[in-house]
Amino acid sequence: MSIDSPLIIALDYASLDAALCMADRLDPRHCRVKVGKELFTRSGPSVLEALHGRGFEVFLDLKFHDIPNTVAGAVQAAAEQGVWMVNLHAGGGRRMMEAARERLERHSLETHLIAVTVLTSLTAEDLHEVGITQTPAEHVERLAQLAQQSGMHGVVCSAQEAARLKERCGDAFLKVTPGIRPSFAAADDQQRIMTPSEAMRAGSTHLVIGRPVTQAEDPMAALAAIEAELTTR
Ligand SMILES: O=c1ccn([C@@H]2O[C@H](COP(=O)(O)O)[C@@H](O)[C@H]2O)c(=O)[nH]1
Repeated sequence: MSIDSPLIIALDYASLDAALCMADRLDPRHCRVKVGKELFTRSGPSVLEALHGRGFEVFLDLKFHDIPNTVAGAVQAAAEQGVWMVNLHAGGGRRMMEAARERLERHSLETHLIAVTVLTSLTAEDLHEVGITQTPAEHVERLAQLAQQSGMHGVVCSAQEAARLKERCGDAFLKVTPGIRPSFAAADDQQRIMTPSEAMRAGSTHLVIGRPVTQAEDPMAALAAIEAELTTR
């Protein structure tokens, strides 16, 4: 199945039942879903089977970061479970990213493999505290270029960096952007944010949206408002 929509709904729930309750209100022809650390740690691979069984393409967002052999094995395990996309931290370095990419190629696995650059919850001050003196935009660009050279299909970045990465890395390089906040939603713990339509104009290829939909009083109305914003942009 090929899906036109850039939307990826983050199923950040504490139980399989809660996640599937939300998934059952979504249409796999109109969005993809993301399984992150909390849900996967609680439910394990059964959540992937359940979502695949409902026809969803799944982004497994476990942000692997370890020695090359360990990450390559984890990426292979994810891909063998049929996920559409999996990720690792670009900060794990070139050899780690290359090992993961080579492992997928060796087993003819076609899962998209992308690298997290700088988390959308981080500011320049946060980076400074961990010894990074570049701005978030500069550090994202550096890590995105390393990710591209290491054979990644794209990166996770904020939409604020998407335009620059489109110039530097091209259109085909995926820019998967969390930190998406429609005008009606609170920022929560996100720092580098953009609205859905601004993000698409800036060059995001995929928009990751969680709480603005999943915690909304009427999740389906929130999703419909986002879809309407995207079709009229
Ligand atoms: O830099 C990153 C990388 C991943 N995420 C994940 O995306 C969603 C965002 O959820 P919201 O509720 O829309 O804030 C969440 O699952 C994060 O783990 C991110 O936000 N930033």
